[in-house]
Amino acid sequence: MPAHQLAPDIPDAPADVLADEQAHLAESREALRAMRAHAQSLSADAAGDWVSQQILQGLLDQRVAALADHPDTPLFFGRLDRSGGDELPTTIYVGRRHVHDGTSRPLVIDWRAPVSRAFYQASPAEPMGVVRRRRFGYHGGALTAYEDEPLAEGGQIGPSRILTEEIERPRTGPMRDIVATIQPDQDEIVRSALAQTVCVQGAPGTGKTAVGLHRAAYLLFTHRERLARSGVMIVGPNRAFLSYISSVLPALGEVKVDQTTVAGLLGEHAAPEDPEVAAVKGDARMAKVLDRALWLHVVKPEEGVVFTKGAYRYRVADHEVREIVASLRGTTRYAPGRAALAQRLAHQVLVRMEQRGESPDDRVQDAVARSKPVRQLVDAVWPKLTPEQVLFRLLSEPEFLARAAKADLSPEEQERLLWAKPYRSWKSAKWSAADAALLDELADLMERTPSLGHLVVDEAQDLSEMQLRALGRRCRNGSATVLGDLAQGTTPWSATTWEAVLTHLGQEGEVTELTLGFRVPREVLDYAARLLPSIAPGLAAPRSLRPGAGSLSVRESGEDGEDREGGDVLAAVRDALGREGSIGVIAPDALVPEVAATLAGAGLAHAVLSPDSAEEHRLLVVPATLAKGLEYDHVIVVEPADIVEAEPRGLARLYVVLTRAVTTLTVVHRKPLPAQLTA
Ligand SMILES: Nc1ncnc2c1ncn2[C@@H]1O[C@H](COP(=O)(O)OP(=O)(O)OP(=O)(O)O)[C@@H](O)[C@H]1O
Repeated sequence: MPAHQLAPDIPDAPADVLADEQAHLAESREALRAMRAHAQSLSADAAGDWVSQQILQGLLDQRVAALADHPDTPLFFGRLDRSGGDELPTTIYVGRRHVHDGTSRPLVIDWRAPVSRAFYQASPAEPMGVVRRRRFGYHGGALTAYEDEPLAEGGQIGPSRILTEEIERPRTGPMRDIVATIQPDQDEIVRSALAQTVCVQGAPGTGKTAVGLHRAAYLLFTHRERLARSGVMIVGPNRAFLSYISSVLPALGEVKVDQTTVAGLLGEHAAPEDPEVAAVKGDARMAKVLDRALWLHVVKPEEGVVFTKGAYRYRVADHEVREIVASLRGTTRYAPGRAALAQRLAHQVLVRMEQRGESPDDRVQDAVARSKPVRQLVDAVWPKLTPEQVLFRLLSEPEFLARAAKADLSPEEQERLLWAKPYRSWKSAKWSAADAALLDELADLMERTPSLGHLVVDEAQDLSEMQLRALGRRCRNGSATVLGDLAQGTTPWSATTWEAVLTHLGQEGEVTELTLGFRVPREVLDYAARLLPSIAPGLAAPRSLRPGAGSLSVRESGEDGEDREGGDVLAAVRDALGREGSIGVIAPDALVPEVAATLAGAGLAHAVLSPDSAEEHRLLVVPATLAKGLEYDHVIVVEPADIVEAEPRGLARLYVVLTRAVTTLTVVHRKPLPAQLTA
């Protein structure tokens, strides 16, 4: 039954309940308009100077923008009738934002407020002071239905139709927020304390990404001032994924959250690299190697400094310089250590000036620190360096690498690290994605990387230990939400335990699990789960909320050539076009041009998803390596055997690809399917 035809579920509900609720919606909308008009009428002129005026105007503009009413987005989606006993109203409406009337009476309460928690958590077993929970159904922006759950009478409540319809809704366009239907176990994660790092293991479609985004929104609401200063960032696997999730936080009123990729954060280096080399570079042992490599540049001073002023010469003896260097080494980061060395040498010169009866001030000390003899000594003993210079030496000079690596890397590993064809200089070197994390580690050894207040890391199972360290630096004074699925690890260095991920991230946190799938129909999930014993034997088979009978079809095109397979893909696409919702044709990367050509040849308009693009088209051709995190109503997977063959963890890639479907999955193949799927 569509939502707008839902009947009231309580037998004695007055017929005009819906009309009353619609009136409350109209009143709330009007009140929001008034709040916005009031914000617009405020002037920044009250601020004293021009700069303060600009800052205040910026804040007022933000406030006005945040108070915009989006007619298609329900202003509230739930109502709680409470038994009272506290200072809060007995009836509250739960919505995306707070709305109050001219007398400050709350008409809608933000879903993130403490009192709204009961909307998500209350049950007949634990009613949390709620007598009745009401869920609203919308059609466009119009309130068209409601559904009641009595909580004070014990017993059980059946499944919510409004929730089921939301989950069954066909997917089109980018990801949407789930504020109206967050489940109790998801809500626990969303509302965990700011100081707490949470790590969520979850099968495909259990809502990990959704939960991470809502947690960011929750934390920003609850700790607005603190996080406005320190910042919240979302890190996802690629730009296509970021574009898919990009509208969730703005829809929740949060526009100031950076959403980026690891490459966006560490540098867009992408020189091709043998995965075996990348695996050594991604190993946490590299941290020690880099530390030694950097500090090997600080050499034992053999000479002192002579500073001449007028007729006088002030000398700091070599053994004194050695003492200063020794006392600084290991106690500061590299760059401040270098600055401190110059200052300490200058200080020694000043002491001698004072002994001679002069009274030099701070300016003299700075001048001495910047003088030529001091600079020359500092450059010789503690040279100015960039991360690129250090890594360049490490990857091109075998002896230097051996001194830095000591026993931490085997001779074979060292051999692997060295560039087969060294570059002429660090300036012309082409860095790989794995190098980016090494450069970042070196940068942090030189100068402390600032920390954010909270970091959400999605698809974290794919990150190398060195990448995790790089992300860990960015939340070392804050906390993190770490999301992923060990079964979906597709890099050679994919994590095998979450404890290890947290260790490299430098965070102590709890690992929790989400087990109920909201995306993939049961039949499809069971099919994909046949791969689990081979890719993640420790994980339990995922469960799906959606039965989806008839959602799976596997078509073999036989040995008689590609034409038949192309024909099968076309037939599946045409089938899907006749139904509602988005269509993703997921093909091995190497077959993408061929599949696109087949569609074009048949006159079927489509787009091809690329790593940097925000392609929006109902029919998309998706390279297998870009499918992670995405979903389509109808998924057509082309030639699974080639997907498996294409990379070392190809079976895990296939698992990712098979779990993108919301409504139907069609597998089209000519080559035999991987044995695990047919078992
Ligand atoms: N409580 C919920 N109510 C309605 N829809 C939900 C809920 N939780 C998740 N979903 C929907 O289920 C789908 C899958 O969610 P999401 O992409 O967050 O899962 P995931 O665990 O990150 O999946 P994957 O591991 O495949 O990346 C999305 O369409 C999301 O909106």
